[in-house]
Amino acid sequence: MNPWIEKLYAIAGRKQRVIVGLMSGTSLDGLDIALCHITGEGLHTELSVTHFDTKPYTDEFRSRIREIFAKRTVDQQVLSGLHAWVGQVHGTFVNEMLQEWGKSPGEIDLIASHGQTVFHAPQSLTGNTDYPNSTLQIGDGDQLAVTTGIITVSDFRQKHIAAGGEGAPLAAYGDYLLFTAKTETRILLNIGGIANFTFLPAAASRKPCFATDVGPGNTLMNQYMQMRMGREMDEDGRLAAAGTVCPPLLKALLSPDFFALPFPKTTGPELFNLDYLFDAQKATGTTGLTESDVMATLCAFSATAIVDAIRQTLSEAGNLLTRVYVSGGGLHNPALMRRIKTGLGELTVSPFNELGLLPDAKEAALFALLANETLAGNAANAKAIANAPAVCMGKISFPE
Ligand SMILES: Nc1ncnc2c1ncn2[C@@H]1O[C@H](COP(=O)(O)OP(=O)(O)OP(=O)(O)O)[C@@H](O)[C@H]1O
Ligand SMILES: CC(=O)N[C@H]1[C@@H]2OC[C@@H](O2)[C@@H](O)[C@@H]1O[C@H](C)C(=O)O
Repeated sequence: MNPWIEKLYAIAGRKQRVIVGLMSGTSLDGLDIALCHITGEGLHTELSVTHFDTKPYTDEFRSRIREIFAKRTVDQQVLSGLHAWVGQVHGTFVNEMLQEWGKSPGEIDLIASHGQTVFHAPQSLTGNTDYPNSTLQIGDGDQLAVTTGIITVSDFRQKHIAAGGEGAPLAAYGDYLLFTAKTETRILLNIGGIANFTFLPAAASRKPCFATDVGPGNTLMNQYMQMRMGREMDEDGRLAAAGTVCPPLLKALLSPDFFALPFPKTTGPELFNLDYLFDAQKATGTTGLTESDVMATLCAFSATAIVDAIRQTLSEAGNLLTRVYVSGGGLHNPALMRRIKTGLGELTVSPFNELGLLPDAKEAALFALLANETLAGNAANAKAIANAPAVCMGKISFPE
């Protein structure tokens, strides 16, 4: 037998596994690396993140990805090169991080790698039913396995699509297994480039667990800051807080078809980009707004889309007493959080770390958990999640 298959078989048969989860989000700030100790599987999973850090990307890395990111037309030679190169960079980051943490590759059972999303194309975006839903994450798993010497599970979203989903949000799988509570209905809201949430009902709900994207989180604010101010983000929401919301522009931003689609749905910067903003400004005669007024309106746009989606879900579920737990970089933007808290009024809004996991580590840990399910779990562990295929996800790469 191939010794790596023998090794994989042994890892799958153990009660506890050590898995390094990797996530590279749309904000391109860096590679999130979470060293996870996972015991059991399914609803009996226990996950502990013993080490977490983000390896920051260089400006060169960011500009190489932006050459193809969310673009319909790209240079295929660049795309092909980036797929291999990002895998190598991520592998090198893992090696460096393990060394910093005083860990050897031999102590790690698996790497679970999300890769870098460069295009997300559900049919709701393309309007073209000749092709299925599709999504593309680069950073080849074979490169990671060869660079690190560690068995790597990668490219998780493809199985979700093959089984009828849109490839996202995958957070539902981890959220359901780790954070379901019998006595508390929970919304786990993640505000990354795109905002998404998982609805986790307590026993008495009319609506089952599900997860959905809701619209932009930080992506439009970031893109505008990069283009107009030469900055990666609006630090602490200062520019947005200094401006005034423009109601006609806000209304136009909230009007496109995406917001009328039923849950669950997914999206990305392929829709929510600067053209989207400029079209809305032209349509409302608001092209002359100051930068701070545009930022205030974009901030209100993200907050309103989030609040409306949560309120709609809770009204459909019978207005259960619910607590909202927030993760993702948007948590660090006070202007955005103020608007969300005001909009959610009576609901308690708490940082996600109150559930015992570092918010910034949540997504990297999710992929470790998904790899754990692929090796040791059962696809049926996910069957209670609505509109999400009950499948085990990811492709397995050996170092040799
Ligand atoms: N202090 C801060 N002030 C304002 N915004 C902040 C702050 N810290 C983080 N952010 C926002 O959070 C973003 C990073 O969030 P996060 O790392 O969750 O995104 P991501 O994982 O790349 O996105 P996604 O989940 O969509 O893939 C930053 O680009 C910025 O917009
Ligand atoms: C295609 C893709 O990469 N989608 C991401 C993105 O970032 C946030 C939101 O859009 C979410 O749907 C998803 O990531 C998380 C980890 C998910 O699948 O749950």
